[in-house]
Amino acid sequence: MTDSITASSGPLFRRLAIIGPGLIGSSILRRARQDGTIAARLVACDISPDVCRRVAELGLADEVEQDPLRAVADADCVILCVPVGAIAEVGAHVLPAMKPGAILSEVGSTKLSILTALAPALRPDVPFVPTHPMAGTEHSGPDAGFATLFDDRWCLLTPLPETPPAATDLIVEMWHRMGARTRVMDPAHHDRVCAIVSHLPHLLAFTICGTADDLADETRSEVLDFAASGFRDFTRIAASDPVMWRDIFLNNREALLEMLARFMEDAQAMARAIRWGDEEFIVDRIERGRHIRRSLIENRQA
Ligand SMILES: NC(=O)C1=CN([C@@H]2O[C@H](COP(=O)(O)OP(=O)(O)OC[C@H]3O[C@@H](n4cnc5c(N)ncnc54)[C@H](O)[C@@H]3O)[C@@H](O)[C@H]2O)C=CC1
Ligand SMILES: O=C(O)C(=O)Cc1ccc(O)cc1
Repeated sequence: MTDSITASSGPLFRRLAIIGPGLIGSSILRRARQDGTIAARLVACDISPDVCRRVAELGLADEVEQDPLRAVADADCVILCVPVGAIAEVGAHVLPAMKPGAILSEVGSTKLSILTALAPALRPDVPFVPTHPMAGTEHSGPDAGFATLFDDRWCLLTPLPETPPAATDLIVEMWHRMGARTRVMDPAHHDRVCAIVSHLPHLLAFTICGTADDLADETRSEVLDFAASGFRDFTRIAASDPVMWRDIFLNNREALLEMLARFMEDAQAMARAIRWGDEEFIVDRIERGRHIRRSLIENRQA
């Protein structure tokens, strides 16, 4: 943390603008509203008039703006909370309207492709601090957010080599005040980590639900009848937003395909062990799963 950031020095930002106040953006707004030390004034902006209307009805921001250029004009921090496929475009659109010294941030689930697409529009006088809160649900939109979403969750930050450390420190402090723990990492590493812990599990959930859906009608009704088993946990994840996950898969193509290839090799090894009755192999794999679950519980991430 920089010397200038202290708990007693008042709100971190005078004016914080959230572009895309859906699940993540509205959770930031709710927490900032409740906390009071994050921003003195909250501005929300969304491409959807329905979302703008709802954010106003819920009283989540001091100002609700349809025009992104007006929303960012006087902000000292702008956080893009739109789907991954729209982040670079929205960022390039608002950057020229931001005031010098203001911080641009975003919360996308992938990092490398956003950075590549946004790089030509970045300004030396507007520090860019990409972030990724590892917290969420299968729900979307401003009604789905809640103030405690980030409590005890990790928020990963991938600042550029040229990002001033003071700007990264401010965003780190903001996430701490949101209740999160933070870790700074390289964007390529981020994309590989998220491919295995988040993107591949979603791919598997969408696929297994599709496979069940392809079965005969009779079996499908039994799937629904007897879903109080492992299948039910997959269906929660599979209920996630299609646009969001399309964008994540297409923007983390290489890392995701590599993790999928590894997974398929490991699944083949399990199939072989089952075919040949290799009890030791099967038990060892299950033990590893149980160990990972225990570690998550100990780390309060389950
Ligand atoms: N849902 C989750 O669990 C998590 C999502 N993320 C990332 O956060 C971002 C937002 O995700 P959610 O909040 O779940 O999505 P959401 O669908 O709930 O909200 C996105 C909002 O962005 C708005 N939007 C779309 N295009 C826009 C544009 N061009 N200009 C202005 N507004 C626009 C939509 O109207 C919507 O209100 C995504 O990049 C996602 O990858 C990160 C961590 C967790
Ligand atoms: O609902 C779940 O299980 C999630 O995994 C939420 C989630 C979705 C996308 C992210 O980038 C991070 C977290």
